[in-house]
Amino acid sequence: MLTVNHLAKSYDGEKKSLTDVSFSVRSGEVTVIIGPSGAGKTTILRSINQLIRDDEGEILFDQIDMRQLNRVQLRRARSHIGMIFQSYNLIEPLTAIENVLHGCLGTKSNFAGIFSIYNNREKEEALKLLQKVGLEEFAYQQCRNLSGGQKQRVGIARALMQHPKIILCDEPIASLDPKSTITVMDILRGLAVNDGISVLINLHQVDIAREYADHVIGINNGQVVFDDRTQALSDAAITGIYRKNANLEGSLVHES
Ligand SMILES: Nc1ncnc2c1ncn2[C@@H]1O[C@H](COP(=O)(O)OP(=O)(O)OP(=O)(O)O)[C@@H](O)[C@H]1O
Repeated sequence: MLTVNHLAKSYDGEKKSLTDVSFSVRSGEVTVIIGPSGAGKTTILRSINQLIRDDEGEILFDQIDMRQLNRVQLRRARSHIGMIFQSYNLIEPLTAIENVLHGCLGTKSNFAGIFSIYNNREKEEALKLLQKVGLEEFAYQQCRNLSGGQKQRVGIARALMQHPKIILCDEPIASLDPKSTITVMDILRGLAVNDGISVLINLHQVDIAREYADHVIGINNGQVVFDDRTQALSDAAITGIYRKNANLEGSLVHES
C-alpha cells in the first residue's frame, strides 16, 4: 500500500540526510522505524506526505507517486494519511471533540473549515472516536487540561476522523509514562489488527518495537540497514542498526 523507492534528501544541498532509502509498508500491519538520533527517521516520515519535499525517489501510496501530485491532488491524498506527533499538535484551548473534528477539515470547503462548521453526523462520529480511545467523558474538556497520554489519544481520534488508510506516527510515545505508552501502543496496534489501517511508527524504544511491530526498518546515517519481520530483530541486528556508520561497514538489510 506504501512503497518508498530510492528516496534521497539533502536539506542544504550538500550533506545527504537520506541516501537511497527503499522499503514497503503492508496493509493492516504495524511497521516500526528504528535507528540512532539523526539517522533520518523523521525525514522519511515527513517525506511520505510531502510535509518536506525530498530530492529524489518515488513514494507510491496506493500506486500513486506522492511526489508527482499537484496541490489539489496532494490535499486529497493527504486526507487518507493520518499523522500523530510526539508533541500532539493539538489546539490546547479547544475541547477534545473540537480537536477531533479538525481531522475532517481536509474534506471541507474553505468556508466551512474557517468557521468550523460541522454537521451532526460528524459530531456523532467524533464522539464515537473519543469513545474508541477511551475518552468519551473528556470530550468537552479543554485539551490543555488533559494528561500527555490523553492528549495523544485525542491525536489518534483526530487522525481517525480522516478515515485514514495509513497513520504515520513520529515518536508518539516519547513524552509518555510507561502506562500511557502501553495504552497508546495498544490502540495503534488495534487499528492495524482490527481496522486494517497501516501504522508506520518512528520509535526510539527497541523493546516496544519488538513487542508491537510486525515489521521493522532500521535506519542508520540516512540508509536502510535492516528490513525484516520483527522475529528477525536479534540483539546482533539491533547492535548493527545502532552502530556508528553501520551502512559503511556492511549492510544488514534482509528483504523478506
Ligand atoms: N530542517 C532541517 N534542516 C537541516 N537539516 C536537518 C533538518 N531536519 C533534519 N535535518 C538533518 O537531517 C538528518 C536527519 O534528521 P531526522 O530528524 O530525520 O533524524 P531522526 O532519525 O528523526 O532523529 P531523532 O531520532 O533525533 O528525531 C540529521 O542530520 C538532521 O540534522
